[in-house]
Amino acid sequence: MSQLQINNLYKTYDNKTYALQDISFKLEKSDFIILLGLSGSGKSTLLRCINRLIEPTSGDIIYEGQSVNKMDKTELRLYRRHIGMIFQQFNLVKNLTVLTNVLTGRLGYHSVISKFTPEEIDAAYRCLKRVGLEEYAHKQVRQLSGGQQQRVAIARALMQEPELILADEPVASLDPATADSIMQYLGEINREGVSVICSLHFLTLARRYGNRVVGLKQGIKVFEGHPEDIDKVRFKEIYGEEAEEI
Ligand SMILES: Nc1ncnc2c1ncn2[C@@H]1O[C@H](COP(=O)(O)OP(=O)(O)OP(=O)(O)O)[C@@H](O)[C@H]1O
Repeated sequence: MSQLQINNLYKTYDNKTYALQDISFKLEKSDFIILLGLSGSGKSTLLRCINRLIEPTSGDIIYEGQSVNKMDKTELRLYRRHIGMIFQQFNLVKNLTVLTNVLTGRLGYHSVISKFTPEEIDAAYRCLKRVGLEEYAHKQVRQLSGGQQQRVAIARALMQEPELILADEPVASLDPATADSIMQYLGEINREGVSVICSLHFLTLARRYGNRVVGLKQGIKVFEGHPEDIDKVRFKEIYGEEAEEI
């Protein structure tokens, strides 16, 4: 059984924007799938449908054999516990400390608002250590650089003990060297057994980190395969005739 199966997924906004059209693919455990495509091709919509931040118009999302579309509130909460989300703009609470932000990754495990346990606080320090930020635990997030903030977001996702990380353009706001270091952290986490689906604009990073690529163009899947199979022709199918690889 695949970890995740997307079957004939459609998302139409306002009855007129066909953001996703008949998208199907499978994610096996420990896959690192890169979603590639131009701005507006549907990458964010697809990632958000997977954890139902956006309701798909039709189609099925099957996680470990269970239909995500049919989950009730409680089932959805349990499912989302194991799905870490990383965003382009980091989505941290900037006037709270790094440690508090990391601990919020644990909220899905609290049935009522209760204090974090000493074990959870220890775990948060360990997650920060993983991304080299343990010394920043008591700083406010706003004092950190973009790359450091994205590392906090990764630590927060790790706090969930995720089985799958959905990363939506995690490096789009970062310089190339910082972008590469963020992708290295995701690569390490993936090698430890966490599956990743990550949207990117650039093929270079897709080639370096992905084991599979799903290419989207105007909401349609135009490529699925190994990164090394993206030749000049395939590249133009994803990015358009005028595009050149940089
Ligand atoms: N809430 C919304 N309401 C209406 N249309 C939307 C909404 N969100 C996205 N769209 C449209 O759906 C299409 C796909 O957008 P989406 O954000 O999924 O693409 P993307 O590949 O993630 O782009 P980017 O790289 O710029 O984030 C676009 O045409 C976009 O304008």
